[in-house]
Amino acid sequence: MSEDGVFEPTALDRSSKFYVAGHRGLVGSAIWRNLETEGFTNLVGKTSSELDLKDRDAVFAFFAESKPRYVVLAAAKVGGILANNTYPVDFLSDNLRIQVNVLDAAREHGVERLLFLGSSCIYPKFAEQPIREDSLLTGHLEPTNDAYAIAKIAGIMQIQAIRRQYGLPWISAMPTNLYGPGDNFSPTGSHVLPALIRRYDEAAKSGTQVVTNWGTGSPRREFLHVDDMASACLHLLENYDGPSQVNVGTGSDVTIRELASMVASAVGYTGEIAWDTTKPDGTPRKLLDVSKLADAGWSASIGLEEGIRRTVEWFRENSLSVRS
Ligand SMILES: NC(=O)C1=CN([C@@H]2O[C@H](COP(=O)(O)OP(=O)(O)OC[C@H]3O[C@@H](n4cnc5c(N)ncnc54)[C@H](OP(=O)(O)O)[C@@H]3O)[C@@H](O)[C@H]2O)C=CC1
Ligand SMILES: C[C@H]1O[C@H](OP(=O)(O)OP(=O)(O)OC[C@H]2O[C@@H](n3cnc4c(=O)[nH]c(N)nc43)[C@H](O)[C@@H]2O)[C@@H](O)[C@@H](O)C1=O
Repeated sequence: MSEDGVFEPTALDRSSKFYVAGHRGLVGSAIWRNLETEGFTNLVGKTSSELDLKDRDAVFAFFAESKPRYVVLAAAKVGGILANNTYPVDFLSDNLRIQVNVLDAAREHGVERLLFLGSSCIYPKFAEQPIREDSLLTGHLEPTNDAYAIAKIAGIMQIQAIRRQYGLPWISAMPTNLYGPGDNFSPTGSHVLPALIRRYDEAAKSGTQVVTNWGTGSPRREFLHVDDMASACLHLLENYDGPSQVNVGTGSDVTIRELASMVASAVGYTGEIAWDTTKPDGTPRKLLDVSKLADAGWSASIGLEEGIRRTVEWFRENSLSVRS
């Protein structure tokens, strides 16, 4: 374990048991695909109906029986701005319980390497941009997702405390907004990019001439394709060991209006785009400083235009089974 992240790159053993918590989700399924491609042969996943991670006894029983050597915690209660703003208790309580149960049980049962996934919403609403990791806890949070953010900050703190108290080389990553195959496309619970794909696809098919998006369209967001995120997770597990969380992003952002036009052209929607300003904009900008990640030797490779194209294609090929 190191204090400054300088770490002798250490390949993970491809035959050791690797538990991907949340393996069916947007991120977890991408991590699973990537680990399979990278030659991992002993992957373990449990659906939330097989193992509710809010159930502490069930989580400890699972770890006692399964004893994974590696863990990525990609299971969480996740949603877009409206879901977070409407159900703050669920986003706080569910995520605190999932995190505390998994991290406690993993420590108790000797997990060697663990990667915890937080979110870019942990940073202050008006943090200097691009946002460096050391701006954490230097200002007020964005109210639409402050409950979720506090849960994630608690997760970062638990990782840092476990490093200090038990000397375990566990790490945290803070992804920017993610998108791609396996996303949640529900009209109200989803994040913006999948919501626009679904909305425009339905409008293009039905000939609707006006679609309405949320907010003013002026906030800026950074979007990382989830296959890039999965690659970054393995890279960090094999190349980074430090107490600081690591931002994971592309280093560039767009306005929601620009995103709306990119998605409309990828879908082939040519009608009007209106904006419902009764819906929240959220934080004006949250572009991540990704220099720590670059120092660890990784950068994103899937551009937003290409990523949107691939996601529209996936959405159309899987429209009968997508989460919506
Ligand atoms: N999507 C994004 O833009 C971003 C996501 N993140 C983080 O990445 C991680 C994954 O998010 P994402 O993949 O988008 O989320 P999804 O909603 O796509 O997937 C969440 C996963 O968590 C599992 N899960 C939820 N609650 C429980 C529970 N009580 N017990 C067991 N499993 C549970 C679900 O399992 P099942 O399918 O079996 O119900 C699902 O597989 C989260 O930590 C999130 O905070 C961070 C920044 C951005
Ligand atoms: C990853 C991150 O995601 C969440 O933060 P967010 O980035 O604000 O989330 P969002 O993707 O839902 O919105 C981005 C922007 O887009 C606008 N917007 C327009 N039209 C739609 C629309 O139809 N749906 C949604 N969801 N947003 C829309 C919306 O008004 C906002 O200005 C956190 O809660 C938390 O989950 C978190 O950490």
